[in-house]
Amino acid sequence: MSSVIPDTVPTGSAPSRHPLPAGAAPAAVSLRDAVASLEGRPVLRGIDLVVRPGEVVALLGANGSGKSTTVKTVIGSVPLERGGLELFGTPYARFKEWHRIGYVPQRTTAAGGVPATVREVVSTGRLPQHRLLPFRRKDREAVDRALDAVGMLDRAEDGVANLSGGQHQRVLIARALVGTPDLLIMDEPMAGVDMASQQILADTLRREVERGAAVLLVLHELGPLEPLIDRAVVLRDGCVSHDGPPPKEVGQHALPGHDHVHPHSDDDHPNNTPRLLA
Ligand SMILES: Nc1ncnc2c1ncn2[C@@H]1O[C@H](COP(=O)(O)OP(=O)(O)OP(=O)(O)O)[C@@H](O)[C@H]1O
Repeated sequence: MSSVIPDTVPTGSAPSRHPLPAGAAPAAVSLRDAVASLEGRPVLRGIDLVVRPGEVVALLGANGSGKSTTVKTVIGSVPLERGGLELFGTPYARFKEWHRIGYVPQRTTAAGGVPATVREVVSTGRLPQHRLLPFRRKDREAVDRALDAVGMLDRAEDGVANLSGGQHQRVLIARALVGTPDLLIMDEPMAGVDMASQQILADTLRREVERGAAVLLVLHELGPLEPLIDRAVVLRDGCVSHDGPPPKEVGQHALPGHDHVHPHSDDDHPNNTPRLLA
């Protein structure tokens, strides 16, 4: 398949479907000239990434291009060596409103061995809200709503170890939704998920966007999410090679010239996500 993605495109963020009036809320994510290394090896080489309120941005690129590392810099689990990060207009060093961010990590088997129920896992997503106080009715209701949104309410008391991969992914998404986040970050939420679950996820995301959440998605295939995507940022070798409308050919496949294999487990990564993974 030939590439429709130019090698070099100006990377200033493209116009959004949701243009903001002057004085409107600041960008949910503003990452500027981000440089980061993993184990001494440069991985991000000057990434610019802006996600505005109510906007859905897909982060695309071949295996190893730096997508997961980019979102990990956004949630603070990979430090920046150079560049700047603001979350909701606040410089990262001063940002404390982590309850405003829901994060779904790249598919991991870590929870598979945990003897917790679906409800317990989703409830951990409320921890930033109730700050170790006893769970109140509104917390329980929020957990029920999030489980219902992903079609898992009837499995609430089941152990997560007994779920399929797609169901497990839906539980992680419910955990991210349960705090009613203003920014949802999902790293390959569709990986290994059947079409029925993909449609449930797409419907869930649509409702989140309608209520005004900003969404940053790492994706290899746009699939049922395609109609929701406002803008695509394509990475190549740790640099942004495209920032604009989603390239059409990426609708169902990984980027041209690069086969995609299933994402590696986060277990392989020493820098997991301390702030957002309860
Ligand atoms: N913990 C780590 N230690 C060292 N190098 C790493 C680590 N995690 C990732 N890398 C390397 O950093 C580069 C970018 O990895 P990253 O996971 O960000 O890519 P990606 O675009 O998300 O890829 P994929 O589509 O395969 O998930 C790759 O070359 C990868 O081998």
